[in-house]
Amino acid sequence: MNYLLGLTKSFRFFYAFLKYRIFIILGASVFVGILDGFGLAMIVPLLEVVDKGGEVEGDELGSLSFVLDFLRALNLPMEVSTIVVVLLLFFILKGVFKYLEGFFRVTYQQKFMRMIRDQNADMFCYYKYSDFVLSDAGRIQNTFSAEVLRVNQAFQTYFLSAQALIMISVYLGLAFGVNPLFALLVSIGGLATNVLFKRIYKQTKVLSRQLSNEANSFHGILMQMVNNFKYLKSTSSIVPYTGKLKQQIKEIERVQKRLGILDSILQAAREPLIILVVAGVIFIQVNLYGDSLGSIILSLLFLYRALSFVMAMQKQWNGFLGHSGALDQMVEFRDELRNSQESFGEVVVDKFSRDIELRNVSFSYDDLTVLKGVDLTIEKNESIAVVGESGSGKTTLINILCGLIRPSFGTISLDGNNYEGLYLPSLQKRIGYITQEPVIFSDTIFNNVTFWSKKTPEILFRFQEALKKASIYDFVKSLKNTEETILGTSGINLSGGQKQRLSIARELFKNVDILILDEATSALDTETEKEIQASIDVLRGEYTLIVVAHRLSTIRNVDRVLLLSEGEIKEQGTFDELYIDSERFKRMVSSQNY
Ligand SMILES: Nc1ncnc2c1ncn2[C@@H]1O[C@H](COP(=O)(O)OP(=O)(O)OP(=O)(O)O)[C@@H](O)[C@H]1O
Repeated sequence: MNYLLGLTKSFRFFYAFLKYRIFIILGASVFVGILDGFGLAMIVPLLEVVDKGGEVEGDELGSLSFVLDFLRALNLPMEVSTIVVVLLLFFILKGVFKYLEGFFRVTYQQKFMRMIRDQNADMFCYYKYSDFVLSDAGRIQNTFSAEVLRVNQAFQTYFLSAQALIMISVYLGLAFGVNPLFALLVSIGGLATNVLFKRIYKQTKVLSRQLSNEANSFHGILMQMVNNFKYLKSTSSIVPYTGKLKQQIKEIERVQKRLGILDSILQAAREPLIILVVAGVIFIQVNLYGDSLGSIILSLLFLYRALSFVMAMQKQWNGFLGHSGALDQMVEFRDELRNSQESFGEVVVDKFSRDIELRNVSFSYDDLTVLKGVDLTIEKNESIAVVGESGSGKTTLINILCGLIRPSFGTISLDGNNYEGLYLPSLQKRIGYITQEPVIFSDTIFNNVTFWSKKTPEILFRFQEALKKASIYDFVKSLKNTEETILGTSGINLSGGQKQRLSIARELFKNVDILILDEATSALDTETEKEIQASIDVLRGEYTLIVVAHRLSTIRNVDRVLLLSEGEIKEQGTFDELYIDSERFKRMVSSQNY
């Protein structure tokens, strides 16, 4: 029963991807089974002809005798050669369908894998930022890589198991036709062995789910180890952290070992049990019912075939259960992604021409109000600095401006169009964002800046212009491989200031209207500070510039400084105005020894 429930639940998942194709795979199996059965059935008349050297009666074939009737209707002589040719024909046809069965399974399995990967990538692309920040990065990584492979295994074992079930049904059907008693005994024998294995199946399923969870944790720890490598290394925390990783590896080993042991028990116990059933059936048929030799031989053939498929089905099904945890996790994860998809309006933004307006904007995380009644108009090409103590809501304000999160109350609009009605990706294309920790990909400088554009003369010109504007052109030219120099984990390392200027170049290359610069919180050295101030001064007036500033010296020349405190804009004005009018601002500046 559980088997059938498991079959249908997973069937729905596979069906959602492959639709009618599933029936092609399973249909081919039905033909394989039937042709094999017919082929085997031919052995009985063959023995009869050899034995009696004459006409064949075919009584032992039961309802399968129609095959012989058909041959007779064709006026074919009932000789050894005819029967051998027909037998051969059945097995050749079976071979063809066996090939088709494998061909379709493999083809659709690959298609299924591609679809699942593509869809996951698409859903991740439109994953709501607010939900993403609460998600488990290790789980995302694991589900997108290792778990997809386990789902692939689940697919394979599922279909091999379903194909085995079809073969069993076909043989049982044939067996019922030939000898109903035989079929009944096989069914009872098969069911009896299954009951014995039930506990093992259940345990396998539980362990499989556990394996997915352990793998999620492993990926989470590993990712954090990679991301925080510098810190862990420099503080020698890497040794205890590696211990944590090893502990997780041990957990995975433990679960996988238990899964392996259960499978070994299943494999070892299966054959003796099946032989017991076979022996029992032969004993009953010969001694109690005194069945004829032909009927028993055919029964035995079907019995042998059916039971070997029972064994195959048990093996594949247990394999499927071993991977079904991954399937469950994939279903859950995809449901979560689906429920966390962004929705957008339809108005496409081609350019930013007037202003961004926030009216009475508030934002809360559950009970925590982070922004309160923010009223703000940012004119095109205005340069604005947002300052305030840690936790005052600066990043939240930027996230709202970028359309990453939506205000809990109030409205935000661009050139008079409410964000709710905008196709936000088109707005986000107009925004350049230089994050606190500048984003550098492990690739060439050219690809880092142009985002893998083709190197045409026009693109190269734009690339160089962007480098010049971001004041990093001379540095790139001074490198041995110039713009082909590889950066990131597999290439050269840049200083903090260089990374930031390269990120600025990337955003300028994109030809954006709005530039957001989130300064690093860590104390910058005077040289980098000066470089950043220079960058800001160059970009001022040409772009709508929003700087989240921690080092106040860098924003000396912006048009307007907003002082955020506890989610409210408490003061605003030029740097000098605030320095005179605002005690709080003055204190902040003084504390930085400005
Ligand atoms: N996903 C979240 N869930 C719950 N609270 C959050 C979340 N993100 C931020 N907060 C809280 O919102 C408040 C404002 O955070 P925000 O990141 O906007 O501050 P900030 O001014 O940018 O701080 P910093 O200068 O330290 O980066 C903080 O109290 C923070 O703890």
